[in-house]
Amino acid sequence: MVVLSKPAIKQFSLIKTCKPTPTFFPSIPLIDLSKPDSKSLLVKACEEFGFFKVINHGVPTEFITNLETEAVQFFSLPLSEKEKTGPPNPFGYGNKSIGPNGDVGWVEYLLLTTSPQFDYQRFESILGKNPENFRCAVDEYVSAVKRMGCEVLELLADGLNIQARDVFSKLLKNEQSDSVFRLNHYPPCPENQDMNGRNLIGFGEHTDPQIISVLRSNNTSGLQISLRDGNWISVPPDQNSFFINVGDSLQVMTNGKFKSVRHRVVANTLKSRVSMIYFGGPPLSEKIAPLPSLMEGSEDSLYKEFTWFEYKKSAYKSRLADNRLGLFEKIVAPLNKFDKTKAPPSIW
Ligand SMILES: C=C1C[C@]23C[C@@]1(O)CC[C@H]2[C@@]12CC[C@H](O)[C@@](C)(C(=O)O1)[C@H]2[C@@H]3C(=O)O
Ligand SMILES: O=C(O)CCC(=O)C(=O)O
Ligand SMILES: [Fe+2]
Repeated sequence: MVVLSKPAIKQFSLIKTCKPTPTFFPSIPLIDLSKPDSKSLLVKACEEFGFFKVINHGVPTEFITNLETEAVQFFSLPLSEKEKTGPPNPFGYGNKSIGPNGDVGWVEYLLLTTSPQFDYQRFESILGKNPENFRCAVDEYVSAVKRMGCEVLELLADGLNIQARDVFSKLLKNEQSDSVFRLNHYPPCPENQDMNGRNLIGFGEHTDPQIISVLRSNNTSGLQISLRDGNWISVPPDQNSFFINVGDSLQVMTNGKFKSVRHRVVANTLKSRVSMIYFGGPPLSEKIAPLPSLMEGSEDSLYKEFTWFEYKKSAYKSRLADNRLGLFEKIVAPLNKFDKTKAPPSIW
């Protein structure tokens, strides 16, 4: 990535970070997957934050460090070399430009499908004669993280008293699962603030469209999540843990009981941030709808019917910060203010 001149910085989004600091910030839920109470804590975290950190996750450290080494090696290559594996249409190397609709950030990345048919030969010229090391590191890591993500989804199904424990996890385990893997690199940005104290954006605010996202980063800060009250909090980095986001599809399947979390990354002044994210998505043909067993009494679905293909198509027409689910929400008539069992008011 090239060093930015001052006028070049202007094209990036800037966010105001000089808001008055609220007196109390809740801390990010921490879930120990080896503890018997984890399922109820997971449900609570998904309802309140749509985001949590997991420890005792069972992903071997070796898989994490191998992949981080491969990623750092890749991002250290000259830009002209990295660009040979781009553009990300939809998979490959991308630099500053995120998605097809004009979003930009202080980030470079590699977007990969987790499908076994992915053609790593595109990487051959730059990763040496044998792109196998890179492919192996991705495969080992993704399989372990997917296993852990599925365990979390099964605990969640249990915690919600759903009979079929695999109701969510089977979508990720399905051979046709439309899951994505992403390596992000945020180079340090020494002049990451403008004169008004606003920070330069690494990855603009958004929710992830899939079911869940499993994120791991090195020890560099930058990730922030939005709380229900609209305040943003910084997520302290922890390279030994994983962070899990509820995605839009899980919000719909739980009829809004779980909330997909808005999050963003701000550029760091001094250190490089490297993150690796597995986005667990359903097969393209899968209908995304609230689970009947989660609907209480005469509760209606908050969403129109759609398949993952339809949602994804619509998501790729949107900008990062858009409320993508908005287009699929049902217009719910306001609750009748008057008690129908009593006589109507005289104006009727
Ligand atoms: C601006 C965009 C980038 C994105 C596709 C989109 O049009 C809207 C959703 C974005 C997002 C966010 C989560 C993941 O990083 C991602 C791969 C995804 O599935 O949806 C990105 C898309 C992208 O970078 O292409
Ligand atoms: O890089 C990160 O830490 C988060 C990036 C992110 O939210 C995404 O790629 O969807
Ligand atoms: Fe994200």
